[in-house]
Amino acid sequence: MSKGMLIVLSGPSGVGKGTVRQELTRRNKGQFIYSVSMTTRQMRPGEENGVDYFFSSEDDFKQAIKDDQMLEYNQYVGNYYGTPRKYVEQTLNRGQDVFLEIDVGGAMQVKEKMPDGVFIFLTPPDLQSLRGRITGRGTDSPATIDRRMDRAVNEINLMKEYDYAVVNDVVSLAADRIEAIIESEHLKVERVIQDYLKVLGVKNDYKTNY
Ligand SMILES: Nc1nc2c(ncn2[C@@H]2O[C@H](COP(=O)(O)OP(=O)(O)O)[C@@H](O)[C@H]2O)c(=O)[nH]1
Ligand SMILES: Nc1ncnc2c1ncn2[C@@H]1O[C@H](COP(=O)(O)OP(=O)(O)O)[C@@H](O)[C@H]1O
Repeated sequence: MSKGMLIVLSGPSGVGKGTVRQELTRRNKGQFIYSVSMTTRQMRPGEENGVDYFFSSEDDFKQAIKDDQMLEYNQYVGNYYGTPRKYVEQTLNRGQDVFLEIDVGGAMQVKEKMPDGVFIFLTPPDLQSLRGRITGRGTDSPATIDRRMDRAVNEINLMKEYDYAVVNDVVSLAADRIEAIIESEHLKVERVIQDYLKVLGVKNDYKTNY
């Protein structure tokens, strides 16, 4: 059985990664499995352990890092966030796609370890909208917003490391683009192409790089 595809959605804080991921999860009919991250941040009202995150203590998180249980991890606003390795590997080995929604630092770590993944950078239509979204959450002081914007500009510079850039202008359109990327990445896989040629009745001498 062929392995599943790893899909990594990343981008600067406040660009709308969580929002677009929720839209994709809402639409998803089992094409991919969302990998639930582990975090040391406080659970927010309405969140559920094991659904939104695995909420853990800092000691437990640090132990998991020591035991090499994290595929990647990063610190964000004083808390740890990371992707448990085992679940990702087992799911890919079962032939199912895995979807990660992580920050840019984490995505660069995954790229080192799993370069075959599909890396998608979610970008704001412009910096003014990004500032508006961060401000709109109402959680940050003006000084913190400036710091987040500086960090975001540095992160946007890493867009060139990704396979695709998707503009998050309208959530449903960003989700459409990501679905199209996933679909076409699947079509790139040689086995699928060969099967498709057979269905079309075209002579099977097509070669791909995969
Ligand atoms: N590196 C890494 N970042 C993550 C992971 N899970 C979530 N994040 C990122 O951590 C940041 C903070 O997430 P969260 O606390 O849910 O807050 P919010 O998305 O800013 O509302 C976001 O940029 C997430 O994309 C993870 O497993 N690894
Ligand atoms: N396409 C969009 N247009 C307008 N606002 C958006 C869009 N996508 C997300 N937002 C808003 O921007 C804010 C940040 O989104 P969020 O998903 O928390 O970002 P991230 O997970 O990247 O930090 C939220 O208030 C969200 O409702």
